[in-house]
Amino acid sequence: MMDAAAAAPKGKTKAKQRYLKRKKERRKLSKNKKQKTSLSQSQAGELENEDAEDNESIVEEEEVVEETLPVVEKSEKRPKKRRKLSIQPEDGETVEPVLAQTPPAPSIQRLPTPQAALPTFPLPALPNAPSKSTLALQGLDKALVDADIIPPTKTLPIPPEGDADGGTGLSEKMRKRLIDLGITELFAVQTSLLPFLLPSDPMYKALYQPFNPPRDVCVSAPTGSGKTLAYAVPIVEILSSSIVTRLRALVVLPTRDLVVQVRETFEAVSKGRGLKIGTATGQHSFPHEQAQLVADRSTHLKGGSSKVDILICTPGRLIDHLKETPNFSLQHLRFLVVDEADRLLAQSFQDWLIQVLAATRPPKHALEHTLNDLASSTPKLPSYNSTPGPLNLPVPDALAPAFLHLLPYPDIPSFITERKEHSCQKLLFSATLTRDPGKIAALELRNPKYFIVQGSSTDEEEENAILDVATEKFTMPATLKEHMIICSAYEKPLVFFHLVQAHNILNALVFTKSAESTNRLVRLFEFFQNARASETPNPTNIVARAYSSDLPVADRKTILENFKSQKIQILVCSDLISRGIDISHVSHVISYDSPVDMRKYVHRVGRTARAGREGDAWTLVEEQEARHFKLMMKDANHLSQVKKLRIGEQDLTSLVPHYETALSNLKDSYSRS
Ligand SMILES: Nc1ncnc2c1ncn2[C@@H]1O[C@H](COP(=O)(O)OP(=O)(O)OP(=O)(O)O)[C@@H](O)[C@H]1O
Repeated sequence: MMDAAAAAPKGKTKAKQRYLKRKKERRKLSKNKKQKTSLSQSQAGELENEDAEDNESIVEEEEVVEETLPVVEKSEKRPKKRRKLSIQPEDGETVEPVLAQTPPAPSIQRLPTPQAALPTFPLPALPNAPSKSTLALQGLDKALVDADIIPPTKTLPIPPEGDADGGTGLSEKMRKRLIDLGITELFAVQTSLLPFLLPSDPMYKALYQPFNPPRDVCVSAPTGSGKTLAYAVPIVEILSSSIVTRLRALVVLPTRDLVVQVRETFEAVSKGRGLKIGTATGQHSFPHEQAQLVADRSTHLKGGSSKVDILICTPGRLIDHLKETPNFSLQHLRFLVVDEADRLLAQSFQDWLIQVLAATRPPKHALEHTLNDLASSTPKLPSYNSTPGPLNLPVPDALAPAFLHLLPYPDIPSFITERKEHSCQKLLFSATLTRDPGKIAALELRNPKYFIVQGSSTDEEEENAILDVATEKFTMPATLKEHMIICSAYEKPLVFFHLVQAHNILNALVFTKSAESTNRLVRLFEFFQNARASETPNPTNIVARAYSSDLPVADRKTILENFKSQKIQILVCSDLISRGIDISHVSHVISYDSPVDMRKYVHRVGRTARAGREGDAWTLVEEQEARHFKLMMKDANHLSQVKKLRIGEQDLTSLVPHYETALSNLKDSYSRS
C-alpha cells in the first residue's frame, strides 16, 4: 500500500493539498447553503465571515501559488456578458433601464416631452393705424404737446398764517390777505401756475435771472376760472421784494373796463405790500397820465424813471407812452402779461406787440447811439491796460443788468462768457387761446410752458384737451346751462319779454349786435313794461339800461356800479363787455342777437357761471340764422350741449297787445327825436 504522501500526485506540495481539500469543503458547504433555505441570517453571516477569512488566506497562498497554478485562476468566476440592469427603487418609481458603458439607444420615450404645439408666430399684418388724435398731434408745437392738463376740479386749500404753505408757494402775508378776501382755496389754474411761478428755490423768484431767464407761460382756461388771480398773486409776491420803484410788471388788456377791473384785483391783493400800481387807458389826458407814470421827465435817464411798479394798460395808450413819454422805459420788466391774448394779438394796433417786445430787449445799437453823445462829451476812457488815470465814467442811472454791457465802460475781463439775457417773463392768458402759429411766433416766446384747464382723466382725454386747444375748440364752465330758441324776427322781442317774465330774471346781461340795437331794445322794453303796468295790478318793475361805447366814461362807470349793486336788473350791451368782465351775480346771459363766431359766444356766455356758480345762457336765433348757428356749434363739438328750448304759442300771443303798443310808442319816439 502506498501512503498518503506517496499517493499524492506528483508535484503537489502539502500546502497545495491542504488548499484543494479546503476548496472542496467550501464547495460542499456552498451547495448545502443553497439547499438550506431556512438557514438563519446569523449563520449566513458567519459563513460569509468564514469565506472572507478563507479568501484572505487564499490571497496569501495564491501569491505564492500564482505562477505555478494558473489552473486555479481559470476556475474563478468571471462576469459573463454585460447585461441590462434594472433598478427598482424603493418608492416604486420606475427608472428607465440604463445600459452600462454602451450609450443609450435613441428612444422616442427618452426625448423631452414636446410642448403642446409648435411655437406660433404672429401672422404678418400691418400695424394698427394711428388714431385720429395721434395723427392730429403730429407736427404740433412741442410746447403744446407737452402741456400740463389740469382738471377743473383740482383745488388746493390755502393754509392759514403760521402753517406751512401747503404746496401753494405763497408767503404768509399773501395767504392772510387772500383769506381776508374770502379766498380759502386755489382754483385749478392757480394750483398749477402759482407753484410754477413761485418755486420754493428763492433763486427762481429773483427779479433778475440774466443767466437762467424764466420760461414763458401760455394759459388756456375757461371763463370765470380765476385767471386774473393766477397772475396777480405771483406778480405781487415777487415784486414786493423790490425796494426801488421800477416798472417791473406790465399788464396789457383789450378794454378800459378790464383795466379798471384788473387794477382793483391788484390793489386788493397787494394791500400793505408797498407796491405802486398805475393805469394807462386814455381815460385821462395824456400829460396827466405821463405825470402819474414818470417821476422825472426833464433829465435824460438811461434807466428810466418810473413812479409805478405795475402798469395796467390798453395797447394804444402804451404805445403812446413808449413813443412820447421821456424816461418811460420797459427795460426793467420782469413780467409782461397779455390777458385776453387772442383778442390782443388780433389787434395790430400800431404793431404794438413788436414795439413792446423791442423795448424789453437790450438794443444792440440804439442805446450805443444815445450813449455816443455821452461818451464824446467825456474824456477819452482809459483802456484796461493803460496807465490808470482819473476815470470819468457815465453814471449808469439804474440801467437794467441786461443793458449794462452797452455802457462805454472799459472792458473788464470776465470768466463768464455767457450772454446776459433780459429777465422779462411773458404770461399769456385766454379762455380762447389762439393757435395761429404766426401770431404765437410774433410773441417770441422763450421755452414756453402751456397750462390747459380741461376735464381729463385718461391719456386719450389729455390728448383731446391738447387737440382742442390746437383746433381752437373751447371749454365751457361745467356749471353753465346753455339753450337756443329759434324764432322769427317778429317774435324775437316777444320771446325776450317772455323769458324775462317767466323766469323772473333779476340779474341778466343781454347782448346785441351793436350800440344802436342796444338802445332800441332798452326803449322797447321800457315801453312794453309801461303798457303792461297800466293793465296789471301789482307789476314788478324791472330796470333795464343800455351800456355802450356811446356813453361817456363816467356814465358807464355809474351804470356798471348800479348793475353790480342790483339797482339795475338787466344790462343790455354790445360785445364791449363780453370779454373778461367779472360780475359775480349775473344769473343769465341772453344773446338777443346771436353771436357771429364761436369766440364771441364763449366770452358772452362766460359772463355767467363764474367761479363755480350756476348760470344760464340763452341764445335767440332767428330762423334764417339757425343753420349758421348750428353749424358753428357743430364745428366746435358743442351742439349737443346747447338744448333747444320751445316756447308755446300761447305764451307769446298773450304778450302781443302790449308789444304792439310798445312798438307804436317806440316809432313815435323815434319820429319825434
Ligand atoms: N381761488 C378763488 N376762490 C374764490 N374765488 C375766486 C378764486 N379765484 C378767482 N376767484 C373769483 O372768480 C371770479 C372769476 O375770476 P376771473 O375774473 O379771474 O376769471 P377769468 O378766468 O379771468 O375769466 P375770463 O376768461 O372771463 O376773463 C372772480 O370774481 C374772482 O374773484
